[in-house]
Amino acid sequence: MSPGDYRPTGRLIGVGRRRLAGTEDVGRVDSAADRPFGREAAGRAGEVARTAWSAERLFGQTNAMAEISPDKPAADYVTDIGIRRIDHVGVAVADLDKAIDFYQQTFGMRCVHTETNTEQGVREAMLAVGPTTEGGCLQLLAPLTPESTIAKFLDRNGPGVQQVAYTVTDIDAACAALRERGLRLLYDTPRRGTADSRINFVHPKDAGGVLVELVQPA
Ligand SMILES: C[C@@H](C(=O)O)C(=O)SCCNC(=O)CCNC(=O)[C@H](O)C(C)(C)COP(=O)(O)OP(=O)(O)OC[C@H]1O[C@@H](n2cnc3c(N)ncnc32)[C@H](O)[C@@H]1OP(=O)(O)O
Repeated sequence: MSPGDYRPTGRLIGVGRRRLAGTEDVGRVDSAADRPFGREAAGRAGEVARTAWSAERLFGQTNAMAEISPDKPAADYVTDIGIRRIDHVGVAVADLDKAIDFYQQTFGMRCVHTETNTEQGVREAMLAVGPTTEGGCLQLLAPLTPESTIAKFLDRNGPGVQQVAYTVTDIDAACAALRERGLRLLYDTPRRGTADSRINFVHPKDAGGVLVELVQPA
């Protein structure tokens, strides 16, 4: 793979839009290809139990443990909004070229894509985590102007993790589902992201202090 090869990939699995748009739980899947994690229900339930335990620690929700058990089918409490994998973790940096060198030379990651996105006010680079982008990417974000969101982030926090981005099958459906659940999406309709993907963000104040990006690959 060479620079320019980045595509927000992952095996994108179709999930019915009708089911994603509402608040209905979508734990049951219709075919093997649709299985979100390809694991047996019991295994999934165990994973969800651990996830809920972490959520309880993070967000102080004391009822999370009481409501779930690895013996219960996942369908009772898993809500699928079409998230399929971590697309990238975005890190704010002051100097893009220096940061690319650092990650390539220190961690052995490979830069697979660079781009300027004037609407977002960034120069960015995608570095594959592992031999292909299937393992997700590290995204380095440098400000184009002093007014850019990344410049503001750097002024306030210094360099560091600015966002976590998830690949979704259908961004309109995912945004609709999150709005129904009371979260604020930053844009009324998705905008253009890396490599012509469609993107939107959940406000960090509605997501435990994390700026969450949703990415639907081109
Ligand atoms: C290329 C594209 C792609 O991947 O395809 C990209 O990602 S471009 C990447 C660059 N573009 C973006 O990030 C676009 C989406 N981001 C934004 O629009 C902005 O950064 C906001 C998330 C709305 C925050 O804007 P701003 O800092 O001006 O708002 P604000 O001053 O009112 O801050 C509100 C509160 O949110 C917190 N806050 C701000 N940015 C945060 C972040 N990245 N992570 C966690 N918390 C954050 C502030 O500390 C503050 O908390 P306190 O009130 O407690 O002090």
